[in-house]
Amino acid sequence: MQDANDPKIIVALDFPSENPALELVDKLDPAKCRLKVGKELFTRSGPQLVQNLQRRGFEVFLDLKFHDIPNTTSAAVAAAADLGVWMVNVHASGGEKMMTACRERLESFGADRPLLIAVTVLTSMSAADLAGIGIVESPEAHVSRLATLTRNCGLDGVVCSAQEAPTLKAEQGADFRLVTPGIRPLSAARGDQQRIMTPSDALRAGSDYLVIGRPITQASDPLAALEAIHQEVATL
Ligand SMILES: O=c1ccn([C@@H]2O[C@H](COP(=O)(O)O)[C@@H](O)[C@H]2O)c(=O)[nH]1
Repeated sequence: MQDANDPKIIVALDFPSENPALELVDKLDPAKCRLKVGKELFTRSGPQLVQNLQRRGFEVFLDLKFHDIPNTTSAAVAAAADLGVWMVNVHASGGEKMMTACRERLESFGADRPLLIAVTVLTSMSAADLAGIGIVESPEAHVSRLATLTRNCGLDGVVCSAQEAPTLKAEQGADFRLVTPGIRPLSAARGDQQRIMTPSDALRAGSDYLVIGRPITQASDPLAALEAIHQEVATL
């Protein structure tokens, strides 16, 4: 499963500032993982940090989950493309016009454009959480609905739970990328994640990329934790 041209593990750099993030990054190998920069680190350290990671040879998933009117969101994904990130995302619940505007805006970047994916249902949400915001269908059914909308808008894939991966691969096809957070090795704490799966089960289920944060970043030995995950999936 290890392909140096397409590493499947994306380490979520959920750190409060650049220094602890770089302390870990400097021990990582860009042939073995990609990096995800999310809201906390980007708000602290901004585009310069992203460029710093890219200079170190890493491809970056800019996980800012844009959700706004089409004009604003499409301008934001274009700004991400200008940064040269590998992947950027929006919320699928922003709807057809918003996602289509984003996809069209990225066309001018040609082959160098980032992958554009959409968040379906956050992996921290259960059926009860969905009901709390007025969505009465199951997480799996709602994820499927949003994934179909996302594919129809021409995006490259979705963020979902690995639990939904078998259904989505069957419904949306092999080329539609499934990016799955909520990954928990058996020994790791669940934390606030609801719809979880182990790394090996997630890949078997059809996940294309595994987003893994705290099981690595908050481990007493982050490198050993990452290596254990590599070992777990090596035989797949
Ligand atoms: O549905 C989603 C979308 C994004 N995330 C992000 O992934 C990581 C997961 O970190 P862990 O520490 O492994 O839980 C985090 O940056 C989230 O913002 C998600 O978890 N679920």
